[in-house]
Amino acid sequence: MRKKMVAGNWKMNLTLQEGEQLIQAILDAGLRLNEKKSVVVATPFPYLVSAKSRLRNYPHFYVAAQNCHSQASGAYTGEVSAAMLQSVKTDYVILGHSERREYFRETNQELALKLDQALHHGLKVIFCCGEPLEVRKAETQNDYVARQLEESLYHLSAEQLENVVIAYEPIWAIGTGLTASSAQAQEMHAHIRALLSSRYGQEAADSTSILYGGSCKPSNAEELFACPDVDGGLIGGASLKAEDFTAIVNSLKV
Ligand SMILES: O=C[C@H](O)COP(=O)(O)O
Repeated sequence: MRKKMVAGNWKMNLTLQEGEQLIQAILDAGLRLNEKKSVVVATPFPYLVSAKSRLRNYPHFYVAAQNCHSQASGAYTGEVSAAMLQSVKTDYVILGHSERREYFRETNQELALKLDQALHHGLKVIFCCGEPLEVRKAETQNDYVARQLEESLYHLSAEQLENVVIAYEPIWAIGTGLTASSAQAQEMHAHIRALLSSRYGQEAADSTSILYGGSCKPSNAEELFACPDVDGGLIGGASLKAEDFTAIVNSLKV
């Protein structure tokens, strides 16, 4: 079943106390969630246990990490494995965010290994893809995103794909205030769904959730979420303010 979702990616922001207050404020907003509409909070690693504990009695709220390592364990100082995330009951992990691709040189091939680790350890994955500005200007974004999916995702089985959510994030729209128009978002989301259909079949493609990310805010969320192939959002800056985040969640109709 294709599900709708709004995921807040806190990135490297907030102290533990600020994060706990934010979660409480989100809970106090009384969001109406169900099996078809969920909320994910992607906290920094040190806050995962606290976030999971606070959300324990709230159905359809999930916790995500923002990365995991491509190897199972070993001498990788400072890193966190998928098994560790599983052991603290993390629900999702974001993989392939453009900031990790850019600042930490993560390649499509390395991300394929990270996907394997995460899925093997029972995590669901929010897999990010999206093109930089120069690619959009050259109008080659469809090929660029196709390659990201081919090289990182296509080795997965259809069963494994059921545990993957895709997030399309045009890099030129992240944290810039520039949003993809709803037409641009719909066009790319339909393209991604068509790619999934040719690899996995129409049923699997139709069951996969595809989120939009990039300067999504209360003022544009409703229009973006109204696109037939946009199943929700991956929210950065606006996820740090309970009022904005909950307004975005309320813009998502099921
Ligand atoms: O993970 C979230 C995205 O990078 C979007 O960030 P933003 O909403 O601040 O543009």
